[in-house]
Amino acid sequence: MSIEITRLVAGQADFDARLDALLAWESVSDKQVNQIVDEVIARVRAEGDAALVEYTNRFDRMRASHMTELEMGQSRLLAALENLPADQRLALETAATRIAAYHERQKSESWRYTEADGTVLGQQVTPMDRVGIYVPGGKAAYPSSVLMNAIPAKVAGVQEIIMVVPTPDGVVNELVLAAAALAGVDRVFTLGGAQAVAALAYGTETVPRVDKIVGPGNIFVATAKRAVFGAVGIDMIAGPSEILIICDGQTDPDWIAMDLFSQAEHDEDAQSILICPDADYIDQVQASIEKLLPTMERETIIRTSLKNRAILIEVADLQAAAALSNRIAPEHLELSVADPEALLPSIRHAGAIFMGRYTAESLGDYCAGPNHVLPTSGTARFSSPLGVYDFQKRSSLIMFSAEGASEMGKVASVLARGESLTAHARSAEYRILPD
Ligand SMILES: NC(=O)c1ccc[n+]([C@@H]2O[C@H](COP(=O)([O-])OP(=O)(O)OC[C@H]3O[C@@H](n4cnc5c(N)ncnc54)[C@H](O)[C@@H]3O)[C@@H](O)[C@H]2O)c1
Ligand SMILES: N[C@H](CO)Cc1c[nH]c[nH+]1
Ligand SMILES: [Zn+2]
Repeated sequence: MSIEITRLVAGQADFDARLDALLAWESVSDKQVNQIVDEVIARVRAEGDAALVEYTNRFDRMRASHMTELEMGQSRLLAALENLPADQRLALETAATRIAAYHERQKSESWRYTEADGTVLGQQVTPMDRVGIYVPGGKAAYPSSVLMNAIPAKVAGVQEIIMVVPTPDGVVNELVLAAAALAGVDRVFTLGGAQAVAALAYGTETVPRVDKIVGPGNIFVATAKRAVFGAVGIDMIAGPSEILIICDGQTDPDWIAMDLFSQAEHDEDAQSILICPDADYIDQVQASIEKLLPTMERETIIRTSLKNRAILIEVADLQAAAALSNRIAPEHLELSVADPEALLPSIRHAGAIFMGRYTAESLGDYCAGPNHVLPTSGTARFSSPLGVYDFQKRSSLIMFSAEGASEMGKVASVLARGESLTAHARSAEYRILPD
């Protein structure tokens, strides 16, 4: 069965309008989704565990009668780790070691300096006390996302990590539980969607309230995170996966087709884009897609994603490709070109940049080391990969010497009186030393 994928030529009359239409993640502003999410959050806030059990039974087709059935204890997690086949355990440990090594480098340290009069200024960096990690589980299981969320939190020194992961139809993924044990997650609840986000944000009789919720998810998760922001911190809105490949037309077209599939297979809403200056090469990739698609286990999801959201774009040259990529600000950007270093300075907005023909995006999803929780839907214009910095916060440090307080007291007094804030002024003036 052939597949129709949108093909555009940059600069053609309707190019901008068609591109914008395909980039829009329509359901983000879907009224119905917002209504469902608002109702779920309100009920979880008001009714706690009872609402959690009811929604989990409804949306994940479970048959729980009490929250105790929706928690996986430490012994269950450890058993999953101990019973893993050797190759899976080794792969999980290798990935965890590499992710930890990468994230160790992101750790910020407290700093301070001393002025001539002895006044000390600085910043104290502290980890969050308790965080919630959302691990998606609707259409696929994501042990890799357990590691990507939990390890940076551990590196930051977070005291308690609460994980939520849906188990639709009660199907539990052993690798997910094993990854939680390996990464040192403290509690695991088999909850998903907006109800899981609401429970973490407000707390229930059983689920502890957290300080920040991180992790990717579908439209219900993304909408719920947006809604609870303020009551709790969030990392970003990480929605359906995306890949944008800039290719010079010299990579094996089968490799490029499979790289496009690799993100399309996550979700019908996922987006795969190829930008290339060579029209004949785009034809070859289209032919590879037709050839390889029937061999894919998740053919139906890939087909829908490619049909609805993929774009093959012809541009004048690689510089035009980079400019277009910056406009899209993709989650993952592959530079499948002979000299990726030469193109890199032109790239301004992307969650992660995969350089060179050998660097398949999927290596980044599992074991390269950098985080795979990345900004999607153009938000790479203003946000960054999940990292240790998401779990650390900073407090300013100020310690005046008597001399410093006297000098700055004079400055503060003038400014405070300019604002007509007399208590501020007098408080500062008390510390001014007599001449
Ligand atoms: N950006 C990243 O770093 C990253 C990483 C991994 C996965 N992802 C993306 O995360 C997403 C995961 O989505 P998923 O669906 O597989 O899992 P998910 O866990 O995000 O969503 C499943 C939950 O959605 C809720 N839900 C589903 N249908 C509902 C309905 N009609 N009404 C109310 N609630 C409903 C259910 O509670 C269910 O538990 C995919 O889009 C994938 O591409 C992103
Ligand atoms: N590509 C996803 C982020 O968009 C992460 C992932 C996990 N497993 C496979 N892929
Ligand atoms: Zn992936």
